[in-house]
Amino acid sequence: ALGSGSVSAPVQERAGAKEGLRTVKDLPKVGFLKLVYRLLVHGYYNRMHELQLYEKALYGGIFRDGLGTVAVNRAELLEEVLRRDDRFPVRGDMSLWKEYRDTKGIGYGPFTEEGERWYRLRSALNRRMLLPKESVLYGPVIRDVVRDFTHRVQVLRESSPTGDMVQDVANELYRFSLEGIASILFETRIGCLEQQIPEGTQEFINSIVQMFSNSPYVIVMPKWSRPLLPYWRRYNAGWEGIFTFAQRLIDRKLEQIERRVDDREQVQGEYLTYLLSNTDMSLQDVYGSVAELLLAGVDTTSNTLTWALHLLSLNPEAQDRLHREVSQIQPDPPAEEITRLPYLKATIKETLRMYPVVPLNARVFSEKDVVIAGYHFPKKTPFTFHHYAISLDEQTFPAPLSFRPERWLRDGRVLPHPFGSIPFGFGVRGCVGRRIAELEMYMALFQLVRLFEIRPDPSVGEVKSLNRTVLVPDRKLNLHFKQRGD
Ligand code: HEM
Repeated sequence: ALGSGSVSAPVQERAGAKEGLRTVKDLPKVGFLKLVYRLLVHGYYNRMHELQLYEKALYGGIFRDGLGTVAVNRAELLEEVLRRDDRFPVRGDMSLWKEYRDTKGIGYGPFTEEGERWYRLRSALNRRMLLPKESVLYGPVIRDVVRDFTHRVQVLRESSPTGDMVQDVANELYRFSLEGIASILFETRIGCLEQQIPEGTQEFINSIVQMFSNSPYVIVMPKWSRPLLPYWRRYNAGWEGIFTFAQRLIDRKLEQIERRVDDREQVQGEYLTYLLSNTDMSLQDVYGSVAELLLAGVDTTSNTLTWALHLLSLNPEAQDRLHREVSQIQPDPPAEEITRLPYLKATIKETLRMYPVVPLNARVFSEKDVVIAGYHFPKKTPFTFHHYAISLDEQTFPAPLSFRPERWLRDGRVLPHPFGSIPFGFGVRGCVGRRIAELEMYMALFQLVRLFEIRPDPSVGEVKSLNRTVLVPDRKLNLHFKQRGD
């Protein structure tokens, strides 16, 4: 049941084993040096998701991974693990995201908070976000952003040498995603889709880049080296830029709300207004949460859309089918109607199967020992989930490298294993932004596919994926956007 690998260690009684179960020590193990060798010599350091496939072939469904965690890379085993999730699930140590805030008294958000406090925070954040019928509240906001984006695509393609080319599509979609999530979270437009991005917004984007690009260094650096090397300072300067920008917009909103309350006007608004006026979150908590929602909501959505356009450009039949579906309804429908289109939804689902933008996830069970696949694991054992390997498993997904949105259609066919592709995670700690992300992606794709035929640019060559925490293309991706009806 564990796949092609060799989980064949004899059942032994060992210290800590319960009732003759096998223990962690009976699992195949990758030594630390072997891992380092694979990363540096085989060059997997920026393709850790591909290492998942390599190691799965060697060790099978569950093994020790060289970093002291237990790797799981089959749908059935992933289900076994996640069904035992704690009441307040923990992904791992988040102290690097907390330290800047600790010095400034800013609160933690849903990503970093733990235990009861995390639970209370999530309960407040989930409302107005997590249910499909609530997320369509943001339809009108996103529709405006999508309209500006398609306009920008028009301008870019018309000014290109071939008259239909958009260069570096991932960068354009980054602007779209940031504008989209910011317009929901701050209830204001920040100008990412303007010809010239406003200075404050550009500084904010630079700060995000600075925080993320220095984080691999600060993760591995010992604390004593922080004053000696530039990374820690740059990393914190990134956080400072992020919070300065977010705080300014949140404070501005708060003032507006207070003015309206003073004038006895009704306070209406979207997400931020809800957080500021209807929950018992302190202002410091709102700063912390809004910043995290924003950071989690940009690269994920933008890269998924990038991969979707890439895959559609390479699969004209699927694109035609999608085009037929979106052309059957009115050009500018309400969000509810868009979120009901089966092939559109299947296209995003299949994109996230082939390119799970978050290719790796984790859990630590702090409450209890668990038994998985007949092995006993003491509590606090860290588990790592190899989602990339799981969603390319050919037993769950025949022809796993083929883009086949129809796998997901509920038209009477047998659907894949429910844990075969869970790009938004699972359970109470699953992605809080899922419905908003889906809405943004459906609405953007709806318009792009309706207006244009998307074709690859042969000069780009074969596009591969790199792991920068999220899966990104290994080169600038240009696409032709041929006007439909030309
Ligand atoms: C394609 C888009 C997205 C993907 C694939 C994605 C994926 C994920 C995954 C895999 C997790 C971990 C879940 C788990 O551990 O079970 C997660 C958590 C999270 N996501 Fe997303 N996400 C996306 C978009 C967004 C957006 C738009 C937002 C903000 C509005 C967001 C906010 C968050 C937050 C705050 C968490 C942490 C939740 C917690 O720990 O309680 N995500 N996301």
